[in-house]
Amino acid sequence: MAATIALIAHDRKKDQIVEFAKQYQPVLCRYRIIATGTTGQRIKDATSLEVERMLSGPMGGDAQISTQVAEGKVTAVIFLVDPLYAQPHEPDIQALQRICAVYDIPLAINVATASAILEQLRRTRVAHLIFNPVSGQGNADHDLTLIEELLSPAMELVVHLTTPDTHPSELVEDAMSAQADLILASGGDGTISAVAGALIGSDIPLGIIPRGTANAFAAALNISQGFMPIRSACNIIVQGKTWVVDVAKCNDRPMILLAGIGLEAEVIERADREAKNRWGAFAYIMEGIKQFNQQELFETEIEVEGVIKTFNAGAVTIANAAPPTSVMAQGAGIVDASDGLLDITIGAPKNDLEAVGAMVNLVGAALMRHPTNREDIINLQTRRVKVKTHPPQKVVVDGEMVGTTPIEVECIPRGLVVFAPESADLHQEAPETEA
Ligand SMILES: O=C(CO)COP(=O)(O)O
Repeated sequence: MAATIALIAHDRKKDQIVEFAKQYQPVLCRYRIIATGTTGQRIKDATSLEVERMLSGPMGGDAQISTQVAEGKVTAVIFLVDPLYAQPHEPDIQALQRICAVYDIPLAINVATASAILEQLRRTRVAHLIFNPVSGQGNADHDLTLIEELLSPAMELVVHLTTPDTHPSELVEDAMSAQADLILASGGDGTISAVAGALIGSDIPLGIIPRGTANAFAAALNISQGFMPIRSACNIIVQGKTWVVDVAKCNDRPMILLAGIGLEAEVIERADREAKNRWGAFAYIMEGIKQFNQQELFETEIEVEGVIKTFNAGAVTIANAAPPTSVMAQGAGIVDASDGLLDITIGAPKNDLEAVGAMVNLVGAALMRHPTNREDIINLQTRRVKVKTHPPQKVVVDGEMVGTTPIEVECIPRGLVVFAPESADLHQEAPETEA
C-alpha cells in the first residue's frame, strides 16, 4: 500500500514527461512510480527513478493503471495527452479519466497542472508506517483503518506490514531509502524497539502508535493516554511536537527501554502469548507474583567506570526509559529518558520477607517519584555498565529474551527523535524541521 504516482504520456508528449520527471525527481523519488510501458522506459533511461512499467497504453497499460486507482493505491495521475491526434485505445483513456473522477484522484493532462500537483506534493510530508498485524488484543484491520483515517488528512501514508520473515529494521531501511519524512511504528514494544533501533542516529522523527500488551515505551513518553490510545497517539503525531531522547545498546543490540536480568527475564519468558491475549498486561503481574517465591539469588559483578562491585542479587535492571509500571527499574523513583544516563536498579534482598518489602518499596518509589531508601535496593546512574553473574542469568531486552549474561550496556545520548506530547517528562526539544 505505497503512495503511488502514475506517469503516462502519448508519443508526442514523451519528451515533455521526461523533462518533467527530471525536474521533479526529488519529489517523485519519495513515491512509488508506475507508468505505461514506453513512457516508463523513457523515464527510466533518463533518470535514476525506479519505475514499475505496466503494458504499453494501446495494449492495456491505461486499463492497468485504472485498476490501481480504483483500488485506492494512487495519489495522483500525470497523463500528458495529445489533444491533436486520435488514439486507437480511446475507450481506455476515457475510462482512466473517468475512474480518476469517480475516486477524486488528482489528474493532470498538461504540464501546467502536473507542476501544480507536484508543488503541492513537495510540501506534503510522507510518513512510512511500520505496522505489526499480530500485536496486542485488538482487531488489526480496524486499527489500521482507523490510523489511516486519522493521519491521512495530515500526511501521505505508506504502509508496510511486518511478517515473521521481515525484520522491522529492513522495512525502516526501505522507508529511509524512499526518503521518508517520518517513520511511524505500530505494534507492541518489540516492534517499536526494533524500528527505533534502526533509526538511531538519523534525525527522522519516530511516531509511536501503541497496540501491544504493555506499551511501556509509549507510557514512558506519556503517549499512551486515556481509553483510546490509537486516537491519542495519532493526535500527538499530527500535532507534530518532537523531542530528542536517549537510546542504548545492550551487547550491540539496540535498546530503548530496559535490560532485565533475573526476575524480570523469568517473568517475561513465562508470560506466554495465550496468557497475554487473555489477561493483557496483567499477565506479567501474575507471572511476577508466581516467580517471586522461586527467584534464587545470584552472584553479580557490576563494573562502572573501571570499578567493580559485587552483590548477591535477585534482579538487576538497567533502564534507559521506563514507565512507573516497570517496577524493577524504579530504584531512583523515576527513569529519565533524556539525561544521557542509564538507571541501574539492583535488588539484593536477604530473604523472602525482605524481597516483598523491596517490591513494595519500589512501587512506592515510582508513585512518589523519589529514590528508594532501603539498603537492599541499590541504585546507580551511569553512561556505561558491564554485568557478569554467577551462574549466568537470562537477559530480556525491551521485552524479548536475548540470551544470558554477561552483558554490556551503553547509553547513546540524544540518539532518537520522537513525537511526544507537551506533557512528556523530557528536556530536549528537537530542532524545528521544515514540514
Ligand atoms: O498510450 C499511452 C497512454 O494512453 C501511453 O502508452 P506508452 O507509454 O506505452 O506509449
